[in-house]
Amino acid sequence: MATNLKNFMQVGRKIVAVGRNYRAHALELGNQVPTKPILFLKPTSSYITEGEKIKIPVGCSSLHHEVELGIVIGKPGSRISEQEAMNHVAGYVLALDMTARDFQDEAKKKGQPWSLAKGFDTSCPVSSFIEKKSLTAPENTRLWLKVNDAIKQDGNTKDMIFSIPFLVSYISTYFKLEEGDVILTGTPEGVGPVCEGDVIQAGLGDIVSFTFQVEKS
Ligand SMILES: O=C(O)/C=C/C(=O)CC(=O)C(=O)O
Ligand SMILES: [Mg+2]
Repeated sequence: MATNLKNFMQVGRKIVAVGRNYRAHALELGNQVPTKPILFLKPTSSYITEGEKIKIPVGCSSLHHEVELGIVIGKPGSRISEQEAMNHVAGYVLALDMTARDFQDEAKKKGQPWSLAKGFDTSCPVSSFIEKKSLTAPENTRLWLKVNDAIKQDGNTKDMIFSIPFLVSYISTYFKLEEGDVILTGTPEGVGPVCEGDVIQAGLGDIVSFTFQVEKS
């Protein structure tokens, strides 16, 4: 197990994101509640950290915020059992899965992939690495997000449909998980648009919070 993943963004090889993992969020966008995890990938070039800005992608007229708990993998593995799953987790990260909702809606209508909607540069703002021991109840932790000081998302990871051990096990059945990989576990309800000049603040319980500003590309 890796002991220092402060630089998970450099060693990480992939970001695996889970969609519609909160019932209320699936329903707010008019989707069915999934019976198995919906997965998509974001490139590591989408990472930014505090001090950098979220850039509205060219041609996007509806950029949405999604606050999420990220799991940082510390020990590689394939076909990891649910019982073993937590031994592969090194820690956590607070993340935003910024989404060009208009691009995604168009892709959904045409049956196309979500890569552009979810993977553009700056679409994955992250906090610093949170040691596993610092987050004692990852599956019962508040996740909140404000835009210009107004609360927009206020959820709890206890409402995830698929648990952390299940997600690690399920994902590793298909994708080998490697040290530094990040799993975004889905967003609670309350997603919505942001515009140029907006300031997004988000937090994970009282463990970590961050602030990002939105600007044009
Ligand atoms: O199906 C949709 O309309 C949208 C789904 C998402 O964007 C899924 C997520 O990224 C999520 O639930 O966090
Ligand atoms: Mg998401």
